Amino acid sequence: MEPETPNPFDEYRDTDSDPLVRIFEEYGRTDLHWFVIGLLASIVGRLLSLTPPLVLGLAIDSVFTPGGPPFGLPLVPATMMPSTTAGLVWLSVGLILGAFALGVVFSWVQGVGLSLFSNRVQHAVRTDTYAAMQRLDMAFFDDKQTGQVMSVLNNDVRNLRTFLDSTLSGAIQLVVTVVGIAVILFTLNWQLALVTLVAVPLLTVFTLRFMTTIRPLYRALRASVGALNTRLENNLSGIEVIKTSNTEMYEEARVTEASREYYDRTWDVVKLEYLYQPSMELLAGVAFAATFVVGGLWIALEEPPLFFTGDLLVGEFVTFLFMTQRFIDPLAGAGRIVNAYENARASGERIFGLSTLPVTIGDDADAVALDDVRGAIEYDGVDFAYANGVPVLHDVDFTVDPGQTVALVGPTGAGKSTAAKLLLRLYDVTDGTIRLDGTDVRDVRLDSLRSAVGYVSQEVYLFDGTVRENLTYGAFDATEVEMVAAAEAAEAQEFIERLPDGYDTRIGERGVKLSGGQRQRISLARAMLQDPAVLVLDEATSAVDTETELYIQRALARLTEGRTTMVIAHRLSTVRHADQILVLDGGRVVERGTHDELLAQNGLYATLWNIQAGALDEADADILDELARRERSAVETD
Ligand SMILES: Nc1ncnc2c1ncn2[C@@H]1O[C@H](COP(=O)(O)OP(=O)(O)OP(=O)(O)O)[C@@H](O)[C@H]1O
Repeated sequence: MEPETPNPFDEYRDTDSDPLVRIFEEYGRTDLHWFVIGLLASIVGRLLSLTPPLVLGLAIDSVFTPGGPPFGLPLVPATMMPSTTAGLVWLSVGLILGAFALGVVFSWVQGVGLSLFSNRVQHAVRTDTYAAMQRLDMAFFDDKQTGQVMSVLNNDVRNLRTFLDSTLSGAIQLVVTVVGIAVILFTLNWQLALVTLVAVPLLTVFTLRFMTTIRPLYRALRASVGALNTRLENNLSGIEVIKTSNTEMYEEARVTEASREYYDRTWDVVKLEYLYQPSMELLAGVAFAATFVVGGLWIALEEPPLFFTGDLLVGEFVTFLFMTQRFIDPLAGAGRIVNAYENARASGERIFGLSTLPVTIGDDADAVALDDVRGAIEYDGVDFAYANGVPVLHDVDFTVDPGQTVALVGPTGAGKSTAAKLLLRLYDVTDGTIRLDGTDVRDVRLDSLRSAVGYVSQEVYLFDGTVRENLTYGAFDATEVEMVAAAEAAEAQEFIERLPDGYDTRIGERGVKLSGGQRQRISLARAMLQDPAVLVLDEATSAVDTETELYIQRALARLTEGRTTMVIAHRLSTVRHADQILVLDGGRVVERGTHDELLAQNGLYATLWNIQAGALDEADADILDELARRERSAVETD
């Protein structure tokens, strides 16, 4: 098995502030009224639930015990009380039933209020975090942590919702119940109340200790969810490679390992819970038993036991026992709330960690929008290194006049794609300057730069959707006529019309239902519709048959016509007619000139040309040229 790689998300965690407080500050305000309504309903509901045992105790002492004290309710004048025993019984029953019925209403209000609040916050957090994630630098995505990001946007955001929905109100209910009951118990009999409450400090110490111990375990658990997602996501994306490489068993082992890690981290949490929960329940049981023993003796002996003083009525004792149960149970269950809190906190740290990552490639306040881009490009002493610090480009210098084509060629890994990506500011230069129409690209607004510079990558990415949706992607205002014209110019019209539903054919995730050549032509049509002043073409390495190649070359000729074009060429035959060819080697421009000039220099370019079976290539290229010439004259004579 491969060595465990450090989880990159550890460094993105925001631990400076309590993320759950931030959630309220940043997201809670707009919908706070729903939270308050839900919370108030939950508090009233809790208090109502204390009514039945209280009324029951009163009824036992005043109604069912001959000679007991008069039936009195707080805040209700004695004159308003029924005078007959039957009346009092009905009053008691009515109060108990009324409390239950009202409880149902309040619990409904609580559910609606808190659900609305938590779901709205969840929606806002998810969309904001997604938007923030999208703005992050390419360097972030280079680490390929799709699964981790997905788990932040899905699992972590959902955890947060659960916290806002039930945990938080659960915690407040707990406090209300405990304080409410403590007040009632002290009012009924403060001495017996002390017996019951003796367990509280112990329960509190236990819970605090549990919180600090379980926090790091939850962090590890959340990270392992992300790691498992990453593995699954990677494997689904690479399913074709897995099948064709016969690596199903190997991948099963890797998924098993990631799943095992998740299982182990979950188990760490569960083990601690199983240690804590019974201890709490035991303590609660002891408190209940102590109350029962002391109160029971008090009633049975008809005098206070030990050092206790005063009276205890049977009804009071019944209320006491009911209340003790209701008091102790939630306290013993505080662990569940602590658990959910720590789980949500770990999730919140990840969410804010992701959404507050610094973005280095963005717009300065005084960034300018470019109008009417002519397409003059200038690379001036450009150096570049990726995040790992290894220099990739050294002192790259060149200029391209508007409308001209520059080709970047050179051995694999020479830095061609990197040089091109710098023009789009997918990364920023480490040193030197890149200018578009004389303006440093770092001073141009990103949206304006990227609409001026089109990028056709060698890995054509098509979205799951129809051909139409993919063609008009990024040019959403394009009309039907414009779209069809672009498809025609990209030599795609014919095959699209042969698809079962034409432009409305769904092409599957990443366009898997199309051939490589078809995908390339769709991406060229997309670029035509976007109509950028400057085009960066990362030429496809995968060979297509000669006919398709012809189509693509023809489409390319139309696309690059009148536009400044930077082509990253792998097959030299395709750039023989470029106005300028730059030969990169080890990140430096080692030769420059036209095809003929470079061949005459007899340097690296000439060698590469020969390696690519130049003679044969030349013959192929001549055939292509001839075919293209005939096509053109056919079109002209039409
Ligand atoms: N995201 C990245 N992070 C770190 N290093 C990278 C990254 N992308 C490329 N590199 C490194 O930068 C160097 C130049 O890569 P680049 O893709 O620009 O070469 P290229 O000339 O376009 O190669 P090819 O012809 O194979 O496409 C290589 O050594 C590569 O390993």
